[in-house]
Amino acid sequence: MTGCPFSGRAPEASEPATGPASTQAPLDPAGGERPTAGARLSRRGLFGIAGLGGAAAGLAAGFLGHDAVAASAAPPAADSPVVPFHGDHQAGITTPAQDRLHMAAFDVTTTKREELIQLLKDWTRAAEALTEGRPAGATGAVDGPYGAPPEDTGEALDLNAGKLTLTFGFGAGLFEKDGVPRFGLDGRRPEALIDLPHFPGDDLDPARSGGDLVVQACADDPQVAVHAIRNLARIGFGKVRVRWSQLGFGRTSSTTRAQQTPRNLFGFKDGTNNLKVEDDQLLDQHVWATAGRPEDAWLAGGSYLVARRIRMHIETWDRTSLGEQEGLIGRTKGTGAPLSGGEEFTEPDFTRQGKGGKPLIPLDSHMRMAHPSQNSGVRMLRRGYNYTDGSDGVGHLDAGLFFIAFVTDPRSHYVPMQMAMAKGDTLAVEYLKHTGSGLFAVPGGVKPGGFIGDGLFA
Ligand SMILES: C=CC1=C(C)c2cc3[nH]c(cc4nc(cc5[nH]c(cc1n2)c(C)c5CCC(=O)O)C(CCC(=O)O)=C4C)c(C)c3C=C
Ligand SMILES: [Fe+2]
Repeated sequence: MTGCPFSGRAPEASEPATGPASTQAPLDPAGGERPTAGARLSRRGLFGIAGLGGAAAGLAAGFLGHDAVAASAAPPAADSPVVPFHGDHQAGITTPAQDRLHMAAFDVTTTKREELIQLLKDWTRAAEALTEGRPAGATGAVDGPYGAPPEDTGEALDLNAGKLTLTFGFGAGLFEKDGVPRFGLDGRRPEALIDLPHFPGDDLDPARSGGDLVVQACADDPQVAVHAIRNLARIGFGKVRVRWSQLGFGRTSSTTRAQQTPRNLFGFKDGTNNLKVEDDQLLDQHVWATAGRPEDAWLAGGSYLVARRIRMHIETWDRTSLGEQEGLIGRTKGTGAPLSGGEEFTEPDFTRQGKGGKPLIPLDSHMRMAHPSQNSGVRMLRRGYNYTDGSDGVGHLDAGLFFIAFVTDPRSHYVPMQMAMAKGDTLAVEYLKHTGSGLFAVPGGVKPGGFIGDGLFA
């Protein structure tokens, strides 16, 4: 597509900053780097070039879509801030977990199938642009008609793509409400898309639970993730309404062995024994959904996303001794090694005993209860984030972990483990409270020219 105004990814992706010192990236207070002058070419500059190429304001959305397809054809360079949107699987599952999250669930308010399909097409075109660091819409934030609201909200104009991934999922409510099928999807609700049972200790807020559609936006810059959700919500005006949304600020998992294991708000390494992109056979077994019935073919390459907002009683935790903390988790706080000995990645030895014949890894420890050996061999790909949402009005931070896991089937890979933990994991029983919940079927990846979940509507 040489010569095509939108061809290739945003120019900043592989270009080092070459401008004068004043244009070099100052440090972002969040620890990342602010975009370079080159990066600034991205959303605004790229669009300007498109205008010069004869595709000025009023450029047909169809052309933009075509071009986005072409733009995605060339894989980005290794140091690129772009994570490809198209593929066999949606990005945002096994792609390296970024530092920031904005997840939003939507209720679909339109009752018309064509409007839902159009929304999914519009979201796809916008996702193709946003994940490449381009603005939403044909005319972006500042190049549209002066007398109309801009198509993009503009707060990401000077930022690069920030490794943005957008992952879309369908909740049970998309298929039926109160037993009545919706959008002509009779009989299409996958059997594994269950209504999650009530778990002991659950204190779920309906306003933080459920949703017909979900969008997980992950990026290395919070403004990029928030911008993406905001613009998708804006595109959906009149068809969908935000039901809940959640910000997350520090990943609590690694999804590749190249990443360092991060820490959760209990101060422990989290994600040590997570499934990772390198475990391809295990991913087939435990993460990718199997399209059991012919009508579930749209789930091939997809997964199920479990989201749980888990409040952590951090004030109580902070008054708990180090020894007790380690016993509750089953690992050391410093290195993350199992209490049976070794290093972070040493396999735990659950038979090893200490003083008085007591197991070194306590029977009620979180790690033991979550280990595949205690759960019929099941594993999951965790992709959660820390969160703090202000305070609770009685002197405590409302802080915790926004748990996200991708599993092949929640009936075998989530419910039994959660049930066992809710009953017997002392960490879960005494220090955690689940306040929000969602389960979504995640369609396979979008092919160039296709749209999110297109197989479901074929
Ligand atoms: C139902 C699934 C799980 C929930 C809910 C959950 C909540 C939760 N976990 C931690 C902290 C840690 N979890 C760790 C390991 C771990 N946790 C789960 C599942 C759930 N966690 C699994 C499957 C595993 C892996 C077990 C294994 O195979 O060894 C760890 C240890 C380090 C690691 O391997 O990641 C920590 C620490 C918190 C704080 C939390 C809720 C707030
Ligand atoms: Fe855990």
